[in-house]
Amino acid sequence: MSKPILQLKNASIFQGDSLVLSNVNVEINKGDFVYLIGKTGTGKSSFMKTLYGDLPLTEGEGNIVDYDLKHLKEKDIPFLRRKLGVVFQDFKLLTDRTINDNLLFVLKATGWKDKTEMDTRVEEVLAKVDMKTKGFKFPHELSGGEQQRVAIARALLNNPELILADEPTGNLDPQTSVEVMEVLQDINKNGNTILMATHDYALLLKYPSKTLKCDENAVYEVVQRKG
Ligand SMILES: Nc1ncnc2c1ncn2[C@@H]1O[C@H](COP(=O)(O)OP(=O)(O)OP(=O)(O)O)[C@@H](O)[C@H]1O
Repeated sequence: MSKPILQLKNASIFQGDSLVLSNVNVEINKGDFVYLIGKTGTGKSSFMKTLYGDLPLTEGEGNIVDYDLKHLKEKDIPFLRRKLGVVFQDFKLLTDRTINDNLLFVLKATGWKDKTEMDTRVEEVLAKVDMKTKGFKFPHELSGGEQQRVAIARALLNNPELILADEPTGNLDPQTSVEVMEVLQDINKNGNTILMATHDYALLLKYPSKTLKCDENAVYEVVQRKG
């Protein structure tokens, strides 16, 4: 049995001095697709932030893509983030440049040098999200769903071991949410591990998978009832 990609043991998650989640025990293995659900304010984003090093883990143990979260140093964070692909609700594309340039910017920032290799990689990830023909466009020329697909492509650039998606469909209408979800499902079927925070129950019902719930300062696995 290989080592989990993510393991938290008796972890507590804080925002400043206030305890958001306590005694968190979670394990995610390679190839999993896991939902993180819970009402607004229950700690989903705080949980995600702890995983990508935006909030420190001060209590309990945490290991993610071979990084020890408890002993994570400031200088480790860019390297941790290269092994993670993070997708946000509001896409976070750079508005002053084209899609291709958005992706090339990330490749350069993460140490890629060879122009041909970079162009090939950009084409590959755009193809994965069915956006290969739109690379010359600016973000504002794309629909919300298309922008989110580009954000997923960007997350895939460095072959991440785990994709963290925080409310990726939060700004999208139901039909577009399904389209973005189909992309995430495809990527998962091709071997990528995904943790997705959402409060879109329609998606959960349509694409059932392992589900963790944040409630009353705790995280626990819920068993989905069959309709
Ligand atoms: N930057 C911050 N500073 C202090 N407290 C914060 C901060 N961000 C969130 N909190 C608090 O931490 C708790 C958990 O918030 P969090 O954003 O993690 O919840 P969430 O489940 O992601 O909510 P939503 O679905 O609305 O995004 C809330 O009580 C919130 O008020």
